[in-house]
Amino acid sequence: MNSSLRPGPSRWRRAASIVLAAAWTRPETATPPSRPPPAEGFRLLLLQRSPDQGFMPGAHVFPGGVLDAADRSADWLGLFAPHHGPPGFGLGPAPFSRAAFPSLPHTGDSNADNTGELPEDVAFRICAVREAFEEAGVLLLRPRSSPPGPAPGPGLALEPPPGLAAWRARVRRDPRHFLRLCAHLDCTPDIWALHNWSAWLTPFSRTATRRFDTAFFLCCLREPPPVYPDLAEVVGYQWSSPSETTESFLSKEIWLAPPQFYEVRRLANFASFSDLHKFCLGRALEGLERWLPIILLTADGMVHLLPGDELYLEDSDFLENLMSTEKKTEEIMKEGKQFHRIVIHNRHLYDIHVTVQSKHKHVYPKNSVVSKSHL
Ligand SMILES: CC(C)(COP(=O)(O)O)[C@@H](O)C(=O)NCCC(=O)NCCSC(=O)CCC(=O)O
Ligand SMILES: Nc1ncnc2c1ncn2[C@@H]1O[C@H](COP(=O)(O)O)[C@@H](OP(=O)(O)O)[C@H]1O
Ligand SMILES: [Mg+2]
Repeated sequence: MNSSLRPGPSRWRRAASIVLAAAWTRPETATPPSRPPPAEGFRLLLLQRSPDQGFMPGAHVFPGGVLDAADRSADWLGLFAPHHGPPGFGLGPAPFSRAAFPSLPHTGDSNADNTGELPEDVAFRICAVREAFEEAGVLLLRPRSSPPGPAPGPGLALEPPPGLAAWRARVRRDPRHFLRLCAHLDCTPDIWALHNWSAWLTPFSRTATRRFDTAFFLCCLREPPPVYPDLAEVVGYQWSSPSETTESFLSKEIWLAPPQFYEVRRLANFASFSDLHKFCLGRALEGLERWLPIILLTADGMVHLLPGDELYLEDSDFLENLMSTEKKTEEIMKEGKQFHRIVIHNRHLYDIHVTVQSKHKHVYPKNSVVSKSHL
């Protein structure tokens, strides 16, 4: 197997994404529903990126984006007081710290506990909530007068305020306006409704224009809120269950990047909304591993190798490097046994192979093997 090295380290953008999972609510009217209830009992919000985006144009993604200095400003402290504040902000005991491979070169960002800035865990949650507002008009806020209990139930998005468009334009122009909007509504971002879910680094590829270090949170909502795509960064949206989303991807209605496809398949493990919500509460202390997929180019496709796979190498060279082989994907698959990988047959045909045990009380997707007729 060969490897190819690109000179110079990447610049990492720290980002947060939010997987919104809304319970399927039975229509109140007697008219027949436009589509049958989802098999999993919940639907996920996916936003369609504008074709003009510099990165992943047209892809369907979970709401999210890059951390801004305003997300960790000490100015938030006054809004969280008196019920919440440092060190834990009512988020419960700190999760185990999982200092696994890889460590990234210094990003220039500090988690400056000594400068009064917010802890990273809180800042990333504020970022995810702000991005959901900017991109989808969804306000995941909680009135300051009603602090959450120890095991909060599923969240509920706030009704959009009058003047939503003007507020959103201000926040998009300057993220510091998000704090002003929250203060105006006497609310805080509902950081307690966001559960640590996963963390993905953009893999090195010869075509990658930028690299993200993204924390994914999961938020269970009692009902799907109305969505107002900003029609700039985001041009459309859909609520679809994991199985419906997989079907849309395979039938080429939507395109998903490998991490999003993996997360959708992972969520297909849950048979009901309440199972998913209980699962999130149950693993609050487990912390996260940040995964760097390593791309293996084969003669006829590509494999994204994930930690635990027998070909995965915990070697920091692969931060700026990929693997390649002259063998075909099928040969590579026949040679192996211990799999944690996403096989990319073509742009709309991914296959997940998992034979390893999941770690840290998380769940991995089920092994999915496409039929030869799809190839
Ligand atoms: C969508 C985001 C990259 C944020 O972007 P924004 O422009 O809104 O700031 C991010 O939320 C995200 O999805 N992060 C997940 C990790 C990631 O980098 N995903 C993309 C992986 S790219 C890939 O796997 C190959 C892509 C390909 O073209 O085949
Ligand atoms: N009207 C528009 N069309 C396409 N992309 C837009 C846009 N308005 C904003 N964007 C892009 O959306 C990205 C912001 O994403 P987020 O806030 O989620 O991190 C920025 O990408 P760049 O990082 O390429 O500048 C920004 O340029
Ligand atoms: Mg975004």
